[in-house]
Amino acid sequence: MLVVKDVGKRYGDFTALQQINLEFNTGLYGLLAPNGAGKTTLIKMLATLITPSEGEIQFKGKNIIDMDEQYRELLGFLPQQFGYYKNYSPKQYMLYLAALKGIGKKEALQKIDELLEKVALGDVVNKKMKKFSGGMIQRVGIAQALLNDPKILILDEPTAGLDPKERARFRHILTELARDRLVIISTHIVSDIESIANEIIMIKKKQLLYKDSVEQICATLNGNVFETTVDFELLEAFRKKYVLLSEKQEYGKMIVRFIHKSVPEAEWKQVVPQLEDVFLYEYRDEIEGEV
Ligand SMILES: Nc1ncnc2c1ncn2[C@@H]1O[C@H](COP(=O)(O)OP(=O)(O)OP(=O)(O)O)[C@@H](O)[C@H]1O
Repeated sequence: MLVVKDVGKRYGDFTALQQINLEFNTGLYGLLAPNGAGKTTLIKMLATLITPSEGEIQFKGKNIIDMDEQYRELLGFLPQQFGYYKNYSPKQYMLYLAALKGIGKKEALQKIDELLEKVALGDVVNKKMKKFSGGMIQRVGIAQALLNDPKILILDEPTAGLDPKERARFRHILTELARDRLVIISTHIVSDIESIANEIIMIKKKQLLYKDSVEQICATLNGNVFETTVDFELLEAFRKKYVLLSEKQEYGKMIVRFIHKSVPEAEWKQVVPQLEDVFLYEYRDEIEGEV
């Protein structure tokens, strides 16, 4: 449906992305990378907010830039920060946006009720948004992106700042939405997409690292992820020797999870790799200090 062909993006002398090739169909795609990797750049190109410096993006064989309005009619977009009016209720705000999009009032009212219900805001349609939590605002953001019943829905870091309960609600809404459309969501939080994405896209060093199912991506570390117990005194040395994925304290000892790519020690326990392991391993240089 949507194809990214040899796409690169430069800002002046700085190359943000290069040689990106992707193909999207109906379903949910998670764009996963640490901050600064180029997720927003790719998302903005998919939303035609910026143009590729090289290559092109096609929808059913046509360049989306040339399709112009025709493409935007297919597109719903939630930017990283979206502007809304605090003193408006979601209904007032959506009516305003619907008018901008040229949707008639009668049709808009019906659509707005339906969409706000869909994102579980049916009880607060007439309440001012200044009282809303971050999660509620983001759900208004999704509802506004759905006003034109888009075939392609793109969400840039929609879960930033949300609590775990809101994240779970978000996952549920996205799964529903991806049943009959293409949904692309960018995030640097593995758990946002691990259980719901049909495919995960990872970008590293400005290029595509993986575009595959969670299972296939995890399989890249099969046989290389271990857990063992380490004495506190030996922990620093262990950290230097291996790529540590996590550390947790239990009964006065440290249980460490780490990567090792040759013959393991007998006492180590081999574990099944998770997407978080791949993320921490692949981006170990980028996210050092953040983990
Ligand atoms: N308009 C711009 N001019 C110059 N450099 C830019 C511009 N926009 C982005 N960049 C640079 O391009 C790189 C990728 O940025 P981008 O915003 O796409 O990353 P990201 O993965 O979305 O991160 P974040 O989640 O922080 O937005 C960064 O190094 C950024 O500084």
